[in-house]
Amino acid sequence: MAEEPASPSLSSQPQPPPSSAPPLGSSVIPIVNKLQDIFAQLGSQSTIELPQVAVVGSQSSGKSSVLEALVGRDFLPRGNEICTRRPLVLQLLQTKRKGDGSGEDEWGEFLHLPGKRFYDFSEIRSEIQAETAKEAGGNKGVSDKQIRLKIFSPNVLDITLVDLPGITKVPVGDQPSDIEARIRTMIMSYIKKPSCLILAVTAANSDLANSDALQIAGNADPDGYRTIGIITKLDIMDRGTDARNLLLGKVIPLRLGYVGVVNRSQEDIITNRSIKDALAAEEKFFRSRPVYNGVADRCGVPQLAKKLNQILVQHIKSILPGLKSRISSALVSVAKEHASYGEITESKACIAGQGTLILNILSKYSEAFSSMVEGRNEEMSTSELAGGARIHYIFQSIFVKSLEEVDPCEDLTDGDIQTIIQNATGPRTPLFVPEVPFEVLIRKQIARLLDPSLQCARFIYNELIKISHHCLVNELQRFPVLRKRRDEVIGNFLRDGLEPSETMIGHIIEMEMDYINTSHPNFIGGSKAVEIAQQQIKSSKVSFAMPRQKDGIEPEKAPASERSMKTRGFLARQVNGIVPDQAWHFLSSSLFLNLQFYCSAYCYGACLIRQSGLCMTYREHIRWQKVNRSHLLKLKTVLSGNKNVSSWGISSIFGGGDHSRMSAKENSLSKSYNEPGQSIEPLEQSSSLIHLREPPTVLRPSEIHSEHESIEIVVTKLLLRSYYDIVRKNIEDSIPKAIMHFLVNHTKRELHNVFIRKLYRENLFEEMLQEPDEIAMKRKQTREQLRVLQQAFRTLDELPLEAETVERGYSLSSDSTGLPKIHGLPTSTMYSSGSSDSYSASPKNPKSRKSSHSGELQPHLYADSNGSGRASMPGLYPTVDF
Ligand SMILES: Nc1nc2c(ncn2[C@@H]2O[C@H](COP(=O)(O)OP(=O)(O)OP(=O)(O)O)[C@@H](O)[C@H]2O)c(=O)[nH]1
Repeated sequence: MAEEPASPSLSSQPQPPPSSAPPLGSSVIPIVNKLQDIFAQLGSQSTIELPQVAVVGSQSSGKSSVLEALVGRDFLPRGNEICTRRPLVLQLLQTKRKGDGSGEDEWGEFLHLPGKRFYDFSEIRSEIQAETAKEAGGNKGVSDKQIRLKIFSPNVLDITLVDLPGITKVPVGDQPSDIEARIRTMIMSYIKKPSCLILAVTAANSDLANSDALQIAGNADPDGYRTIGIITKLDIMDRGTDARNLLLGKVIPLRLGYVGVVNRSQEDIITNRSIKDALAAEEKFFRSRPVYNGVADRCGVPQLAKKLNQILVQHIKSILPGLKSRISSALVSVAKEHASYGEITESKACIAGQGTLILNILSKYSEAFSSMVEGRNEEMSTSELAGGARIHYIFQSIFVKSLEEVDPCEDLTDGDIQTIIQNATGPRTPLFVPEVPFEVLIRKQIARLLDPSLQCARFIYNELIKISHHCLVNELQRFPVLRKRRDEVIGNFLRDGLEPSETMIGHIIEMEMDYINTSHPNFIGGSKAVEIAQQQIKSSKVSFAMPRQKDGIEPEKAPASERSMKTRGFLARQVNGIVPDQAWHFLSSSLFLNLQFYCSAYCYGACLIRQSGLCMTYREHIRWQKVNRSHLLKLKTVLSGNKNVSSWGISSIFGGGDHSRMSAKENSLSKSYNEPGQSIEPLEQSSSLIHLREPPTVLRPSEIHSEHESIEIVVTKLLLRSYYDIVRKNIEDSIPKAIMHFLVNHTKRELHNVFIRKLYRENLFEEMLQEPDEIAMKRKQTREQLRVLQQAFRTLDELPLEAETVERGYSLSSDSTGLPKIHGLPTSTMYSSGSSDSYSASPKNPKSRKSSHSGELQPHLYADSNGSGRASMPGLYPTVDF
């Protein structure tokens, strides 16, 4: 890196006229103004927050004098006794320049005197004194109650300065005995804030090693990133002494270094010496003292202002990236909005142009619709599922999951099952596990699947409607009529698509109900079900019987009913194929015909059961028995001749090989058909002496189930669950397929054609392309916003360069000790322990160099101590020309 030019020294370089000393932050005012403009353009309320500056130090060290010199106006009480007795929070607020030369665009306002404007700054001083006395008394008392003063001016930065009471050791006047502690606490409350820049003021004629200012600043800012040391009263040091070593940091090193200043003396105050004259005198002082030649960059109020400016520039730089990204994101969204309003369609004039435009929009829309369904849309959300992903969710996480959760037996009590079994068996005692109840119940369960399936189709329909509204939103918002027409067309089209999918769903469910495929490989089958049921009942019975055995009751002594149950259990085992069964060999072809007839009669009965809500009326039952009696008698003759043949064989659930023998009880039942009158119209013969009790209107089977009944119930449940599982899987698979085919994909395939058919009509073009006035207005507004944002972006792009230009004059180069050059504050470090270091021009880029020298000359604000006006004076301080 090229060596930077030597710093301007008081002896070797022409110095700015004293009056050109920049007030605090003057160099960054243009940048800040520009940034505030950008904030305003962004429509944001936020502004640039600059760090607060507080002066601390011992009493009468010259704090108020330093602050005044920085602001460039006389308005603070100063004196060789305690002056600042209450914290003064001074807010500088930038106002718009009036430009009428009235001089009334700068004024002060106190918080305690709202609405009262002080155009005369000496009155401000009087008011501060009066207000101090009001709160802290007239006898050197101190109060921590703030005085808040606002200075409005077009020439200031929006920055806050705080003048704090000086640290005092010995209480005087009305001061309490712990005055020092109180003042220290008060000071700390301000300077401990990380956003507070500390000006630690020490008089050169006091011992720096005992500096209260450095001590308290060190407490608040131990790393020294925000403390600048200020040495005042260089002019009244003992003859033969100087502050050179202090300024170089050789006595107490300070990261940000020191600046020596010469303020107005008490005499100057008395004689009303202006700031302008005081600055000239200060400059003359340093010029006449060769000892300060090498440390010119650390001498004088202008150098202090530069240092502060440098810090402010760094602060601004630190906020630029955030501001830039805000602008660029605003640019993107405004550009998008602007694009959505489209260009003013020249093609609107001719029909062909209109047609092309509409065709384009419709094609784009159809494409966008398909993309959304297929998950190819460009704007993928990271926060929620959208488009096709929602359809998938509905299928898998809502539809399938809901079906999985259904238990086909949940609404069926054992009593219900028993009732249906008995209803299906009619007047006989049930002999076997009949398939009719199973079929009736499974059909009922399959029918339950229709509603969720239709609901699923509805959900998908709603999703498609939603998708249709989310496609090409921006592009279509300028054509509300076209949008409305589009909604109508796609709405009707989707409704049309819903119908066939609902019909298909109905068919699928009906298909499942129409054929109960008990041969399905995944179906449990009767034998297995009975086996499992027996095991279940057995194990529950064993656990139930255990205590009884303990009681000494022999199983043989169990009641007859239980024994008969065991017999039935044995039957069931036979059914399971444990006993070899040749029953079917005994069936001759004529018997088979009889059986067929029996089966059809049985089915007829089952049909009646189904139609009558699972319960045959008494008369129907009798009629059914009569019809079948003769056939059953024939059957019985055959069966009684061979007791190995069982009526279980008719059940398809149990398969062709599962037959069992007829029990004695069944024989007796069959026998009863030979005894006419016993079961036919029994009520007509009840006029004997024995009176039967009237049967209740509603009859339910006994709640206590025999073992056989229990097995029947368990078997029925097992069959139900097994078959339901098969159907559920089919439905879970086929319903989404039907919906996708008839509704979703059909829409995707046909949408464009439908649009063309319905909307591509010459007579509709004009109407559909009507643009509301507000769209034209919005297009204009967004175009303007876009222009402003682009401008702001360009300005920001240029700002760092310009900020550097501003900073350049103040950038710290490496000193002769080889310590690092400091470019940034507060993150950079300044070691003041080296020998002479100096401010120098940065060679970073030619542009900044050029602007530094040829830049517009900085007008000196508050150039006149009586505030009569501003002078635009030539100086070395560069400014930024926007
Ligand atoms: N000769 C000379 N006198 C100075 C200098 N700075 C301040 N004074 C005088 O020192 C006295 C105190 O100055 P102030 O600015 O009031 O000091 P302060 O620290 O604000 O005082 P308090 O607020 O009362 O603690 C005044 O009479 C000033 O004129 C200086 O650099 N040289």
